[in-house]
Amino acid sequence: MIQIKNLKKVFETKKQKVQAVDDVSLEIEQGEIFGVIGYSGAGKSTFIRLINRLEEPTSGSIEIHDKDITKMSASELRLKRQKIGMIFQHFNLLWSRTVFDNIAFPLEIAGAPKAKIKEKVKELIHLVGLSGKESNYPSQLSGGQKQRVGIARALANDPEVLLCDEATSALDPETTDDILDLLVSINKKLGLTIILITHEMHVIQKICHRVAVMENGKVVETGEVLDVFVRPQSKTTKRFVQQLNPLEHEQDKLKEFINQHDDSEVIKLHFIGNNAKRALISEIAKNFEVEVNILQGSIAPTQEGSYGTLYIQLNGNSNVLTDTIHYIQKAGVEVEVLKHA
Ligand SMILES: Nc1ncnc2c1ncn2[C@@H]1O[C@H](COP(=O)(O)OP(=O)(O)OP(=O)(O)O)[C@@H](O)[C@H]1O
Repeated sequence: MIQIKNLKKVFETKKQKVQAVDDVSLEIEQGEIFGVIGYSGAGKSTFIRLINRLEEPTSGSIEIHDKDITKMSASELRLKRQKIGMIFQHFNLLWSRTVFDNIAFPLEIAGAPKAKIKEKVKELIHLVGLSGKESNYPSQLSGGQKQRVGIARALANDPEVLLCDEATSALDPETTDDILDLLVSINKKLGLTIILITHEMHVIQKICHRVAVMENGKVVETGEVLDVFVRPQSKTTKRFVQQLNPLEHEQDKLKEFINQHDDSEVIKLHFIGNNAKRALISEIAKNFEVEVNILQGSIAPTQEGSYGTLYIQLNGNSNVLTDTIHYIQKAGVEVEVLKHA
């Protein structure tokens, strides 16, 4: 487990003091993928760089497996860092070294014997899907392949945790998805704890188990990804969730449509987890004397199941409408009445 308590970082320049990380406390479980999301300047990069002390904290503690890294001496920290892998937005590869030699580099620094290095690098190249590219130089690789080298290099010393600093921000959407899939498969295969920072909700949705939302150096919201999606609390979180649901931008058109049909009930359904797989609309149509008109719908898969929203219009006798809504609620689907009949 990683336990972060009251972590603070103040940058002092001649002109001003910036509180980049402001009293952050978080617990990250062994084997989870934990995402930190925030807009530019929120303090994400500073936060992740504090975890391996690339930035020195102003105050607070960071315990990784019960060892507080903020209290470690330089030599202890050097050893500990071998167990904290990190990947970067711009890959940070050594351009004069081949793929093989880039991945071998941290093993050489750790003083591993040549035969062990050869065996480990081969294994890692296979793991990240770069077989056949051993002798290529970074300049001969695509962005996605470069990040695969970055990931293999970060895993060379069997880390306890992998830190990802905007690892997919320089990649196109398709390559981003490939790299995210690779991170999920590594997390599952190796049980590796992953902490990532991003400004894209898509990244959180696709791979994270839990998320923290940062704003002005503070964590303003944290929780399971599905919960945060369904019930975002802060204004910032709501804006991030909207990024994912293009329908939220269509609300004005929907409202206009609803107001034109003032004799019907309009409801919004939130399907969570396995409920999203249920053929609820056809059940309603079969069981109740109501007419169902589907207005809009969307579904977003997450690591903990899917989250879907569906806007429907119901026409029928008011008692039947009440029974229908109770039936939907009993099925575990959340109902928001947008307009009464
Ligand atoms: N070395 C530094 N010296 C002074 N101020 C800094 C330094 N590094 C970061 N800051 C300031 O700290 C705040 C948080 O920056 P940080 O880079 O951590 O945010 P971020 O959420 O990662 O944003 P971005 O995605 O734009 O990098 C900003 O106001 C930034 O200007």
